[in-house]
Amino acid sequence: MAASVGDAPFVGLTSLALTDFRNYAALSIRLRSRFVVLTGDNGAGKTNLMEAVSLLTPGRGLRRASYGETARSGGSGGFSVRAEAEGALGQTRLATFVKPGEDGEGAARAVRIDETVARSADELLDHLRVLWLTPAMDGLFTGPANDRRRFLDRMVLSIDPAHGRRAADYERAMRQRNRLLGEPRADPVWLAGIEEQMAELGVAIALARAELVGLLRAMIGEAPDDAPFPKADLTLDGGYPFPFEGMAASDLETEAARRLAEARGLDARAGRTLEGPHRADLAVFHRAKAMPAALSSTGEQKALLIGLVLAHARLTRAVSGIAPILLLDEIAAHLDPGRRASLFDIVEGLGVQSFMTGTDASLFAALGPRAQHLTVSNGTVAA
Ligand SMILES: Nc1ncnc2c1ncn2[C@@H]1O[C@H](COP(=O)(O)OP(=O)(O)OP(=O)(O)O)[C@@H](O)[C@H]1O
Repeated sequence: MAASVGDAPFVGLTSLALTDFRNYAALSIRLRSRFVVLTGDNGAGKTNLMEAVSLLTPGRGLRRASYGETARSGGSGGFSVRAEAEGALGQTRLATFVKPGEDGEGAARAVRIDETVARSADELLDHLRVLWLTPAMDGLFTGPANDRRRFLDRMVLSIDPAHGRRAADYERAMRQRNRLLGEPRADPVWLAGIEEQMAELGVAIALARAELVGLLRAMIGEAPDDAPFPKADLTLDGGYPFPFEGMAASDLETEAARRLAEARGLDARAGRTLEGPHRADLAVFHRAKAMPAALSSTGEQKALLIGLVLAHARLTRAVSGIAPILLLDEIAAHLDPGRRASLFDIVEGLGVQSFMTGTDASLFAALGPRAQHLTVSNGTVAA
């Protein structure tokens, strides 16, 4: 499994151990393939296992669940996820856990890398990048902008690990400004300081998103036109209402800060900040049909999303040099046999480790001996 694929060395998990995680009291499995196929009945624990892998990257994982929900009911109240990996910096042991009683609102999970406490979960990105596609994302194109923004920011994070911190700091500054604007005699000097910070972070966020969208469009453009998944076109909407083209970042920050100062009255009345990158949206189109993704058929939307995630995986590998781990939950069941076989071949070509789920092992027959098959049943896993 250590062989290099093209210019990016193989990155993947070689073992996974869980305690008190969802319906797993204790689990320890060895992973020995690029394709890890999880099959089992509804409710067996397939998505739970993927969710555990998704916590080996910053954020709240693929369900965005609270730690209280994640800890096994009837268990200790805490949980742990441990993995051995061939990471981007070599073999490594990764662990993340929440101790009993530490699952309150705003609590951070602990992260250890090679038994050393990490300052933040961002350090996991030095070793792994984990991307996912789950049925909960099916409504991405028709649902709230919030979800698309989060999707966009996760895509940025995998090529620019500083993005998570940037976004969190911006949110914190914005909450502070909103609170201050609600006070009768807010100190204008204090406000100006916060607005300067918001402008600096906000412009950096907008530029990082624009860069990701540009790179992704180029990556999608390079794929052959007969690719089995339709090509998406992407644009960024909303956010700052002034042009970024040809402007120096310092000028953009000055303009963003000026507009925030000007909007204080308006924002105070609205009780929120009305303009900025927290209002941006990712517009997705079906390229060949020149149609917004939201107006495409359900099947077309699913295929577009798969194409987008695969292009993003390719981009992540190209930009970061780290082949990302792909979590594909219940994807195979939605594809006809031809497209399914194409998906497997594309994923193999990406040189990544992938985890795939389905209720029926026959869905993965085309993988043949390329896959490690694991049967999941009621919180246990058998080879
Ligand atoms: N905190 C928890 N403690 C114990 N069990 C839990 C917890 N959270 C979820 N579960 C159980 O985990 C099961 C769901 O597991 P999961 O979503 O992984 O199923 P799945 O195998 O992906 O099923 P499907 O094929 O339906 O998607 C449910 O039976 C649920 O009750």
